Amino acid sequence: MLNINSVSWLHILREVTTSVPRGSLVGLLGPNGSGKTSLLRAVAALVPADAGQVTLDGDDVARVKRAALARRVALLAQHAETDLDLTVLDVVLLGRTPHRRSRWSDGRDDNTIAERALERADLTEFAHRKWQTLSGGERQRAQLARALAQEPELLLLDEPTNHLDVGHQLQLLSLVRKSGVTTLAALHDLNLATMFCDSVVVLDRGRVVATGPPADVLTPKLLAEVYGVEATVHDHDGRPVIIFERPPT
Ligand SMILES: Nc1ncnc2c1ncn2[C@@H]1O[C@H](COP(=O)(O)OP(=O)(O)OP(=O)(O)O)[C@@H](O)[C@H]1O
Repeated sequence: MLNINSVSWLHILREVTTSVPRGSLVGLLGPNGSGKTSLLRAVAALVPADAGQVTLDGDDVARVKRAALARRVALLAQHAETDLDLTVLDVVLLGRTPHRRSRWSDGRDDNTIAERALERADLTEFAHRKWQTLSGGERQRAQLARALAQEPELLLLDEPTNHLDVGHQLQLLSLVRKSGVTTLAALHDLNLATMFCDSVVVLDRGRVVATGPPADVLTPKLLAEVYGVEATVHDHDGRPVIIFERPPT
């Protein structure tokens, strides 16, 4: 279970409080610049919160040693890139690095775990391709395979469906759900959020303005207030589907 308690950072995050129950997928929503990436970075202890606390299963992430945190938390950043001359399998194997250093290593074969992660991301045929030859969407899926190979307790995803065609968007979020890993995912596509997230947290100018099941939160009123858009919300077999209006010209 991830708990974020009244976290503030610079002028960017303002007393953010929310939680992600174990095994659930929570969508982190909000307009550009609302603080989604900053919050994910604060949760991963990449930036020190000025106030408040983030705990993972009761442990304050600011106090967990970096090597231990690397075994427990995987962050899939928005622009995860490398200039190194690596194959896709090499990149996915990087997910095993924190475990290799661990004296708790359980002796399982890292290659087998990485190959299984590639298979789950539908990338087996790319294992020996050079990273630089992959398309944007293939890189994104390979980065998710790296994160899954890490076998983290907590997965932090920053716009994971960027670059992906609709088929792979659905496949990636299905894969995240199926993995059963506790996940906080920044998403821009609100219809993907309603389809896959157990609950959503909406940020606006660094503050949480709404939280709860997507159907309760993503109302036309909230979409107008937070995103400044006109929209209608329709029920599709119990799942809300949002239709946006074209702005007046
Ligand atoms: N290190 C920093 N110093 C100063 N300002 C920053 C820093 N990092 C981010 N910001 C600013 O904080 C605000 C929130 O940025 P952040 O990247 O968290 O937003 P976001 O919700 O992820 O946006 P997007 O949807 O565009 O990716 C932005 O206005 C950004 O310019």
